[in-house]
Amino acid sequence: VVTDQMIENDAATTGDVLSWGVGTEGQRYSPLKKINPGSIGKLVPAWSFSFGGEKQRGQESQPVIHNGKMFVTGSYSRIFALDAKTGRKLWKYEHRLPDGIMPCCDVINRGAALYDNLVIFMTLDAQIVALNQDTGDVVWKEKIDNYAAGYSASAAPIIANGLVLTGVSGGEFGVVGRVEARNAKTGALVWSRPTVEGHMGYTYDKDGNPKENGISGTTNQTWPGDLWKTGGAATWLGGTYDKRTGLAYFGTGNPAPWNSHLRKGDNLFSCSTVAIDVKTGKIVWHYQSTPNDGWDFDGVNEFVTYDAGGGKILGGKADRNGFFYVLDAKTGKLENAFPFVKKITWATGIDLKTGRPNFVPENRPGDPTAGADGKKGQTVFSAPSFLGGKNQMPMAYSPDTKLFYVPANEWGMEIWNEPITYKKGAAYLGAGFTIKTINDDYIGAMRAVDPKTGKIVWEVKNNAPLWGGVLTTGGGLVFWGTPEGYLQAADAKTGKVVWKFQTGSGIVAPPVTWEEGGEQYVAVVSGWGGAVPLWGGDVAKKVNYLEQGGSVWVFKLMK
Ligand SMILES: O=C(O)c1cc(C(=O)O)c2c(n1)C(=O)C(=O)c1cc(C(=O)O)[nH]c1-2
Ligand SMILES: [Ca+2]
Repeated sequence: VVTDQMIENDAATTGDVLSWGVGTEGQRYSPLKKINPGSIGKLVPAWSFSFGGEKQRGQESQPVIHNGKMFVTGSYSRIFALDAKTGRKLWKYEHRLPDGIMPCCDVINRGAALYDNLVIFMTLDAQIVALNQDTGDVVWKEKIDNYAAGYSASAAPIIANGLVLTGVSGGEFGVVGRVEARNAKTGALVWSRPTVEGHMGYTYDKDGNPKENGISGTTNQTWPGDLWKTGGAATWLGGTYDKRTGLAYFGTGNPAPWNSHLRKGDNLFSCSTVAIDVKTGKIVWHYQSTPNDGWDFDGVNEFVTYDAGGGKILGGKADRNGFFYVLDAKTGKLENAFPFVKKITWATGIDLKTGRPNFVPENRPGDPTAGADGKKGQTVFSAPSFLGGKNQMPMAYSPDTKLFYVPANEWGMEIWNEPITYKKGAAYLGAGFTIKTINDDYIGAMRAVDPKTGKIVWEVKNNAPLWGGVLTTGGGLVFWGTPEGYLQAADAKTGKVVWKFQTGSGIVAPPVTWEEGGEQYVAVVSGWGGAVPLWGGDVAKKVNYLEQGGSVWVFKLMK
């Protein structure tokens, strides 16, 4: 069985991968070194498993591995248990999704959490299901929220202190973002913490009776009128947890609607990192990267904590808005901020004293009520595009090189605002957009970023936008997948690509590594999809030769 202690040591133990993030801190670093720049020429497929059926949509799942079994989710809220050595299927569970679910950005799932003898994952109709690891039988199942009101769930849960922590999706439908903690063994709700200022948090007694647990923020001062009631700030990517601070870190998405002129003010806690004490369910600190977001710079990106020496624990976040932030993980104090993409139009930089961006007011999309016909505000060109300098694909941090490996994208958009009113279960944007390329030869760039200096130490350009996560190892390698279908590896110090393998469909998922029987394995899920083919417009056409798929590939060194 998987214990809290095992989860807390996940990053250091090499025989298993228990959490999304390869350790709840989210570093995606494994100390394993058998596979390294010298040996990687012998890295070959060990097995591959097809998810089958017609349900081949975006495959963003990070596998988890325990006790010789791999648990991997597929699109359409499916999960498979496989023999980690041979790929033999042990069981599968297909959640029955109702008609009328409203995921904004493809029929995806990012993975499962392990606890006790359970494997726990969320479904697109906003439910959470815990299955017996050996049999696939449902042990508990809970409804998170109402899919007909626009709630969904795409993230992998994480475990902290016996609690399973989850977020919600639905920022494009005016849901209210929140983080919830449940007893991981029973599914019973323990606390719920909304991420829109003005909403009450709750703790629950063992009979499930709610008790008020303080309002999020003081009042709803940073929202005009009633807009906070449908304010978005969805916690859709999931979180990280650092046992040394006792805090769970969740990024929050865009405020709703996108049209920022309707909600003058900072709109807390949208586009922020919130640090929540897992014992009390209270927000201990927050840092907002894009106050009064007007571009869908949904600041949901993962906050990855690391040891900075001298007892200091810092966290890094590559925000969708194009800036990389370094914060004190205990206090939220801003230590550094710098761009990790080359073109940023909406701000000239981040003021390290106030923590606020220096906005370029003329590059905010215009107010429709000020437009000639009162229907369409002034269109502006903006970089990054709303798909972000980085999106759902998690980065990695190496304690060896002390570098972050960030899957970045260089692109822009034309964006304009339109009038909109909230209607339950309907898209709530009040904006239109057209994605634009900036460079002829690339959109994606894997970048090694020094959090101290803000320097990009190396980069590997990629024609299509990068949409897959990253893994780095003690063997001095960085692994990532490309939409063109390659799983590839570069030397962590130099960025020299030393290996690649064509998986047969685009990769939009993060790789993992573990060892069993003295051999090191690497796995990645392949299957093109996610937001780019849906929302990328002409950019998506540029990569429309990519085929959909759904399989997991596992590699090891040839003997
Ligand atoms: O605000 C939200 O609730 C929300 C949810 C999700 C999601 O759950 O996948 C995405 C987004 N926003 C989003 O803005 C976005 O660009 C996006 C890309 C993807 C993806 O998996 O490719 N999901 C989402
Ligand atoms: Ca969003």
